[in-house]
Amino acid sequence: MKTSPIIALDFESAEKTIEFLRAFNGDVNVKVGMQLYYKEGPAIIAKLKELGFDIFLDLKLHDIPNTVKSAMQSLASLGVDLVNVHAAGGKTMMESALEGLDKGTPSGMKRPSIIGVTQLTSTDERQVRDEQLIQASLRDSVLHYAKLTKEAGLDGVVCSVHEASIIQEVCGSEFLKVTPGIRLPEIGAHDQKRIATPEEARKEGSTHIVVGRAITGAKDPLAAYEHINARWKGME
Ligand SMILES: O=c1ccn([C@@H]2O[C@H](COP(=O)(O)O)[C@@H](O)[C@H]2O)c(=O)[nH]1
Repeated sequence: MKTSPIIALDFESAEKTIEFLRAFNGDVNVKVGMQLYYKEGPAIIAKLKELGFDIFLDLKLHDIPNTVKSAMQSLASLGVDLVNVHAAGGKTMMESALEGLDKGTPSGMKRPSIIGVTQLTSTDERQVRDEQLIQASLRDSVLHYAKLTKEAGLDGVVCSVHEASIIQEVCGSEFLKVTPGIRLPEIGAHDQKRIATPEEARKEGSTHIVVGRAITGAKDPLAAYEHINARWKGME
């Protein structure tokens, strides 16, 4: 997947999505999440591929190993570039996910990269302690999940910008650090807790940033994308 920002296409329909993308060319990366995929299914992936976009299919699988393996085998045939699972599903589940992807990738096609979600960027220290009953700090929990994800053979993690540099130190610079929760000071945090700017993401070692509402909610989404891309690439 290219290093340009990944636009989260959190739209209610294929029509709205395609209309939104009219201003963009295939050079941008896009992310299809649950809202759009559950409504439109594989057809939206086929359409986005036809338009030339690199695609992160963000379904965050989390189930027993056998189910995740079979689901990944199905997803592998879609031809997306990146998929994910919840690292909390465990090492065996993640290994099974990888097996399913390998098995389902048609010959001659590249296997999609696969990453593990550590702690959602909408999660804060209190939730880790009081709701998940994890004794470690949020940062240590994220790092633990990152190490587990690497041990399972996955290609990287979803984490916040705040944990990217320690994960780079421990898991290496090749290990993907895909970071949502990107915000500009003038835009509110919404439901996100661990937020950061595009510049912070670059400095902390994110390999990719995921940006949704800062672009999709802008008056001029293309201008917002270009502004964020320039800040991410250090050109502004
Ligand atoms: O930890 C995570 C994992 C995934 N996401 C997804 O990224 C986008 C972020 O959208 P914004 O509008 O920029 O907040 C969204 O699709 C989430 O499902 C995440 O935010 N955090």
